Amino acid sequence: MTASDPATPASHASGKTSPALEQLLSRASRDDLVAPAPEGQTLETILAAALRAPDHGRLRPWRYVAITGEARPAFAHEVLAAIDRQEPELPEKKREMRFARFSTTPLVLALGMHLQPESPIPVWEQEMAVGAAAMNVLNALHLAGFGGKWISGKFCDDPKLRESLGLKGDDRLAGFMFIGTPAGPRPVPGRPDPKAYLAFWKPGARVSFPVDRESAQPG
Ligand SMILES: Cc1cc2nc3c(=O)[nH]c(=O)nc-3n(C[C@H](O)[C@H](O)[C@H](O)COP(=O)(O)O)c2cc1C
Repeated sequence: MTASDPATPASHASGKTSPALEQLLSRASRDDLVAPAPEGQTLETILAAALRAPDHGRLRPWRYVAITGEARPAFAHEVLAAIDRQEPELPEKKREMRFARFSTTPLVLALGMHLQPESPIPVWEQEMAVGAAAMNVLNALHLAGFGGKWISGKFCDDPKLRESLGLKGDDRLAGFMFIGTPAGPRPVPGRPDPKAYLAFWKPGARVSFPVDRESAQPG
């Protein structure tokens, strides 16, 4: 089986997964990012994966803005100005860290949301479509050997920052994706047991989740 072959129902039944699914299971956010970042056709392919996201009403709410190369320090200054307007209480260390990340990360991708409140599709569904697409970006980066981390903050609500990213009216900013190549190997972090978050509905029975049963125990 190649990475492009989907698993078949028969292989699901045997508990086997596809190589692509195995690779997805090792995804983790990375912010130790160095060059290269995806560009050109590679970046377009990653965004093509993003646009595979479910999108109720085909509203296509995603708007991506790439900040690369020499544009980064200038944009990092715009981020600092937005932070100063929206979260003046932010500790200086965090402020400096934001500036460093925005000015040096190989590729910063703004996750714009072109929202249509007048549409019969609820705004939350439009936002979910952008979120689903962002997850596809993270997965596609990982499958292509890159790394990424999705960040946000109160500064993302800053109207001037939004405007500088071409977002207007009801458009919002879902944050930024820091993108590049992981600086080196890292152990894959553990994840919760999926069974803890899964319940099976049965008629007349109260639905409860293993994770909540555990956390409800005293002590
Ligand atoms: C919408 C959104 C915004 C986030 N904003 C931040 C952020 O500002 N800073 C941060 O450290 N992590 C943020 N995170 C979490 C990281 O993207 C990441 O999920 C976290 O570091 C855990 O890594 P993992 O994806 O490997 O579980 C955000 C996640 C989401 C979905």
